[in-house]
Amino acid sequence: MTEAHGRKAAQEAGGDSEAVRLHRAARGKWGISPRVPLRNSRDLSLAYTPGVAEPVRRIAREPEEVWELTSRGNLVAVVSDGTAVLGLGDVGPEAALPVMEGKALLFKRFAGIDAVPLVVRAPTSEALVEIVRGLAPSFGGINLEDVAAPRCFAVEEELVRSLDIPVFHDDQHGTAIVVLAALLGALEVVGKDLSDLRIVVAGAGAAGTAVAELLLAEGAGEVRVLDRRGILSPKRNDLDAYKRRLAERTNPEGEEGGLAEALVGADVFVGVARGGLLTPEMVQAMRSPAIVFALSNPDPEILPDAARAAGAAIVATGRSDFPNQVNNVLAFPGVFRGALSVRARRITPKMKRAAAHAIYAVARLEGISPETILPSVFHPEVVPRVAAAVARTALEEGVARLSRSPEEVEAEARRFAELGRRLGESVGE
Ligand SMILES: NC(=O)C1=CN([C@@H]2O[C@H](COP(=O)(O)OP(=O)(O)OC[C@H]3O[C@@H](n4cnc5c(N)ncnc54)[C@H](OP(=O)(O)O)[C@@H]3O)[C@@H](O)[C@H]2O)C=CC1
Ligand SMILES: CC(=O)C(=O)O
Ligand SMILES: [Mg+2]
Repeated sequence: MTEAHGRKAAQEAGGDSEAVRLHRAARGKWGISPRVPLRNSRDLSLAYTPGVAEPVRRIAREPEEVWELTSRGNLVAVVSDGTAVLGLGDVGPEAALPVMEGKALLFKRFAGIDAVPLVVRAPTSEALVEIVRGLAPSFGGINLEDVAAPRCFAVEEELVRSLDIPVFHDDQHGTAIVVLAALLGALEVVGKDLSDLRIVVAGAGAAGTAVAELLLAEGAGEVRVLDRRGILSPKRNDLDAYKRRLAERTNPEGEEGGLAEALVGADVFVGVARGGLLTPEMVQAMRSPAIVFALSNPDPEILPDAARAAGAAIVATGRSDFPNQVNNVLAFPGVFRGALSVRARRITPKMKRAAAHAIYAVARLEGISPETILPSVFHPEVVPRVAAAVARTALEEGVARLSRSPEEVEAEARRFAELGRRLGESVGE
């Protein structure tokens, strides 16, 4: 039987899951729609030649006009090399495409941002940087997605240095923003203080590194980070430069051990490593009331029922089908909405912290409880409030090209979010 015949037979035998059927029926989740009419040759002469020559000349003379005369100001590239796709590993660019189309869908649905999924074959960090740098003139921002550590750090650093539009590695910063927001909510429930906590982060890759850095910047007491060989420590001689820097920041005394040792007496577990890593015994060894964020996708480090049965007071996952979804989708639409609205040149650490506090503030509107430490991603206040907080901070930090009031940005974000909601809900009608 040929491969194509085998696939068809599997489909006919009902071998496709509901999710695969959705993707197959729609042939992907993303598309392009025009914004000006094209009914006749007059329309064509304005939108295309000869009319288009005038905006071309205008932009050549005054480069800033590109933001007014093209789609660039509301357009984000979602770029992946497919090297760390969810928790599925290095599956390659083609297999990464459903996730990138998904991110593009989320940008549009939640923030009215047009996003283009771009999966690229980039054998080296330098190649990835060159590709993105070459594409940048088309876009108002670059969302890097599912690029593995340590490559992601060098790539992001170089792109931030050389481009004057926001470059944001979602798995690092989007995740860190939402973890901080969720932790603020969880601490309100358990009555602990961030500065008193012992936090264990499993995973020293993109997500784990940024989570640890943002929690430390916010004033977290003690943070330990682990990779597959155990706790990052300056005494280890197998660390790359990024892990070494993190080891020196988090564990200067050189504590050693594996996950079981690290978790004894810990207040918080953040899993951004691999599904199934956390055992009930490890949860039992934590200090009560324990907070467990098992965030790997699609399979969390521990399932919520098992974590609760082992005594965890607050449990969160990255998934949409359990309560307390700690997922970067709560951050990146609003972060980019705010950044694009003031044409920010970059996204600073303060802008990230402001985004986290805005998400936490929305959770408080509804009342925080053990199962609602975060707002739902469908909460209509999330994107406008995050956008306003990001824009306000961009203005304060001097990285905004446009001077607009946070109220104006918030009102605009509300309009964009409503547009996205109507589009998202009317598809297929
Ligand atoms: N909920 C959310 O919003 C998000 C969740 N994630 C999830 O986090 C996970 C990691 O993603 P990302 O950081 O992008 O990936 P990376 O590939 O950049 O990093 C993965 C890290 O996990 C570590 N790791 C793997 N297996 C183990 C293990 N058995 N014990 C301890 N550490 C281990 C790796 O260790 P080593 O360095 O030794 O190889 C590495 O440091 C994925 O499952 C992803 O789905 C990511 C982003 C957002
Ligand atoms: C949510 C996400 O970005 C991830 O799991 O990689
Ligand atoms: Mg990701």
